[in-house]
Amino acid sequence: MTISLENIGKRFNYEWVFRHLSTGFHAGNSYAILGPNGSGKSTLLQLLAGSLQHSEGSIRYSLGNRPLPQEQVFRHLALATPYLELIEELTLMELLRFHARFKPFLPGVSLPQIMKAVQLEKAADKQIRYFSSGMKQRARLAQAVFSDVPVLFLDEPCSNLDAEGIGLYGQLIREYQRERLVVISSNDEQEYSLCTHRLSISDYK
Ligand SMILES: Nc1ncnc2c1ncn2[C@@H]1O[C@H](COP(=O)(O)OP(=O)(O)OP(=O)(O)O)[C@@H](O)[C@H]1O
Repeated sequence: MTISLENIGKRFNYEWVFRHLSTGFHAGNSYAILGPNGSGKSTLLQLLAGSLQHSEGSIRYSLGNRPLPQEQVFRHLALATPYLELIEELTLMELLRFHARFKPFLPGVSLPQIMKAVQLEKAADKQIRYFSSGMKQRARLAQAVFSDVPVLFLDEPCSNLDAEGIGLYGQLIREYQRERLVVISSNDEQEYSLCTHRLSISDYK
């Protein structure tokens, strides 16, 4: 997947969050979107994901050298953010099964393996409503990283994670980045140190 931004700007009401942003995001690379609180990192990630409309400029997507309509983009990406709601009534096992009906997991990877990768195997039959905030974030990361998609968007991926969780996150990214396009919105070095490219949103004010 390649995402090309040309002179992109986003405003809410009369306030511009960023303007004149032209850049490209290419498969096989990892990009960190950096900036202080409120600078527009999550907003840019949502624009890239096609879940928010830009105010000016153009965004083009292509997959395997073919143009991809914006309304199709969600099929090819997985997103993990601390504000992504999980279905609280489901157990972790049920949640992963439910997710896999819409977005299959990587071939050859079983649900127990996915849970083990984030050390949640003992919580397989626990309802999400009884998960701690760090356990929920581990579940979100596992759900995204193991989805069989070429694009991975992570917004503040280490939110609520303890040191062990941060270590597991690093391992997951190293192991499963592969040929994917990975974009991480963050202001925490631990989250984005693995990224090969950095984009500072403050440069586009
Ligand atoms: N739906 C919205 N309506 C109006 N303003 C919004 C909306 N969403 C975001 N904003 C504003 O856009 C700006 C950028 O917000 P955004 O959440 O993208 O920042 P961020 O860099 O991700 O911040 P943080 O590091 O705190 O997560 C902020 O001023 C915010 O108030």
